[in-house]
Amino acid sequence: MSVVTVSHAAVSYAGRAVLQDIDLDVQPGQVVAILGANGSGKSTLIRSVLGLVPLEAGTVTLFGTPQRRFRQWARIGYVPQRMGAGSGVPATVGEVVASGRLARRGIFRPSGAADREAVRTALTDVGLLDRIADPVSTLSGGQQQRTLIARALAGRPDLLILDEPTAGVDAASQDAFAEALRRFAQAGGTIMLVAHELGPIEPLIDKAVVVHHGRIAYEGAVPEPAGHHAEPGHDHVHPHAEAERARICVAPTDRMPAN
Ligand SMILES: Nc1ncnc2c1ncn2[C@@H]1O[C@H](COP(=O)(O)OP(=O)(O)OP(=O)(O)O)[C@@H](O)[C@H]1O
Repeated sequence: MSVVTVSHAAVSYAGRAVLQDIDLDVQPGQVVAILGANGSGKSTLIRSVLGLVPLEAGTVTLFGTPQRRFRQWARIGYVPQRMGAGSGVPATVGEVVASGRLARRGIFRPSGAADREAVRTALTDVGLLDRIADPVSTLSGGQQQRTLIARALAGRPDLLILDEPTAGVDAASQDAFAEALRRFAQAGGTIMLVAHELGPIEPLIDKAVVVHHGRIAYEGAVPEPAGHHAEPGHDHVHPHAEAERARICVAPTDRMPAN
């Protein structure tokens, strides 16, 4: 059974078509990267999967259940784009991560040993256990982003959805993040993530989907950015031939404005 199925989906904002005729299938245990230029519709695609923006046409199915009837939201961990964990919130790292347990335990039940254990495990996974008692505002941007990822992991989701999780994140945080995702995937977790630059997570990606002007322009192995061809181990499989035909930009150093 697919974890996510999107079929002929369309989304418009104020009458302007942003996504058209999107088909996407995510299998259990897959790590799927959604790539594409700024404004191509990547965030809108994952927000529509989560039911955060309404579909104008088509359907989304989650864990075999049509989205409108789906209630098991605790099975999905979501890390939104550029959400400052420390933006005016004087919470500690541990508190922010513990808030990721709410959907699992219900608001009215006090947190127990299992919750504390999940929080500590998630913080260990992202390499921030030593900061558990620190205010989030004292962390770097990359560490704040890792805190949000730990928050999603603490809910022990089956599906993790991340919107540009490493945008503007320092190298150490990118490595810690890649390691956390690797562990999550190894344990059978399914991942959908939007990215401009894959960096250290590239080896984890099972399928890349490139969105171009609101449509899926390419689906397959991660397209090689220009310049990597001469690297040792390069296997000379070049899915970017199709990408180039579609006149899209997939090279991380070559971001292209919308339209
Ligand atoms: N809430 C909204 N209301 C109106 N238009 C929106 C809204 N959100 C996004 N858009 C527009 O929809 C288009 C797709 O946006 P989206 O954020 O999905 O793209 P993206 O590929 O994720 O871009 P980026 O890489 O910059 O995050 C853009 O033209 C954007 O301006």
